[in-house]
Amino acid sequence: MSYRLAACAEMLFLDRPIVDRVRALDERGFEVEIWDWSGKDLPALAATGATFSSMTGYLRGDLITERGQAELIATARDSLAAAEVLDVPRLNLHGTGLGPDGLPVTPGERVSGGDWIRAADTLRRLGDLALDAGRTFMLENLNRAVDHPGTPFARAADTLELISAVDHPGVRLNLDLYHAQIGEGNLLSLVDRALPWVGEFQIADVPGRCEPGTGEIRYPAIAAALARHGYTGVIGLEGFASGDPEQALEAFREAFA
Ligand SMILES: O=C(O)C(=O)CO
Repeated sequence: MSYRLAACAEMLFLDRPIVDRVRALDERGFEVEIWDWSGKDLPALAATGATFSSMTGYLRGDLITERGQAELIATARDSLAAAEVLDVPRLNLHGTGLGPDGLPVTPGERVSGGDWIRAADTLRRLGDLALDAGRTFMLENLNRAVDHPGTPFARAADTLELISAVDHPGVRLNLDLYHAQIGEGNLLSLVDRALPWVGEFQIADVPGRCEPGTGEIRYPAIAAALARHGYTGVIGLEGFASGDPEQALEAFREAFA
């Protein structure tokens, strides 16, 4: 195995405070994903000595509307400052596009030309900011059927198309295979197509969003494909434990052994 494993501190060991969850994952040898950094004690998180894999890269805004774009860029700057405290390399823009007033696209519709151009422009500006700070923004595919009804750019295929059109080294895909399985399936082919643009992978099984082996995805086959491609980046368990979190982490490790 040449890739690195991370786990999400927002979904595991939930009976403990966040700093203890981060410490627990670090002690077990995982890099750590967190979500919204605002309201968290960043110095205390940094003092755990954990290696952070990713965190949320914005608080408000969207890729398309004029006001949303300005808000997104402003809060992305704040997120980059927070990322520096924790030395988080990748910042996630999951759900971006859902501005405070909703979006000028209806679910299931393709983004129209003008919106598409503005989204690409926002992403290029974010990419410049990220590179200046030595970090990367990632756009994440989500699923609309279960977790995120109405989210634009939700499909991995569309997200990938946007990211490859933007073609900026500061903007990459956070390919979440849990979301992709619900929305699109055909995961091995998706992995092949997406790899040049991937910032990291996130995984969980379907249904239930728990550790590998609890559902329908054959993660060992995905691990074999990634190994064949020589992928050396991060694979993050962004999922719940179906029971004991220690066993969930072990199942994750075994699936990607
Ligand atoms: O909000 C979600 O469902 C995510 O996958 C965040 O990364």
